[in-house]
Amino acid sequence: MSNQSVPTLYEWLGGMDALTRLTTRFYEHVKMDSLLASVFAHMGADHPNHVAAFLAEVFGGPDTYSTQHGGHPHMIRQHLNRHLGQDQRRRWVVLLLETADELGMPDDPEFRSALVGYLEWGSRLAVINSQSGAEADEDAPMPKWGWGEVKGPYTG
Ligand code: HEM
Repeated sequence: MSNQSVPTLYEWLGGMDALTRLTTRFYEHVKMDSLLASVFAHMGADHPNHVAAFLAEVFGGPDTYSTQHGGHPHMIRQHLNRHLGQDQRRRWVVLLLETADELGMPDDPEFRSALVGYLEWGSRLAVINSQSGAEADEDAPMPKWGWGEVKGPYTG
């Protein structure tokens, strides 16, 4: 736990082991999914671990994705020119939430509200960044997500 009484989302969901279990099982489902299998046909064996590291950092855990995997610019680059659609995005989010249920991750309203909020936000950015003409900002900071609410409209 952090020094404050409110845990980070990372701490609340069970830390690195829980996140790795989540992404490992999630991408097993993805590989079997009619809308997503082709999108992820060429993902490497380490993909679930990389996404777990990314989510860990976003949710207040260790900064391994920034220090060892290229940080947010690298993540954005992985989505460039993939032309993801809203149907694929929706399925991605639903499958991840179903996997969280399957694995018995915390399901209190506060945590799930924060999780859904992040997944909606992040997946919509992934779709935006996957369209023709999108570029990776080499200074893009890592997103940080907590228990709170968004503070205003999309500004790019
Ligand atoms: C919150 C939402 C999302 C997060 C946090 C996320 C995270 C990531 C990360 C961290 C990578 C790079 C992994 C690495 O460093 O090797 C990646 C790659 C990728 N993502 Fe996402 N992503 C999100 C949404 C989506 C969605 C909605 C789709 C498609 C429906 C998608 C499709 C892909 C694909 C195809 C790759 C490349 C896989 C490969 O290596 O072949 N992502 N994503």
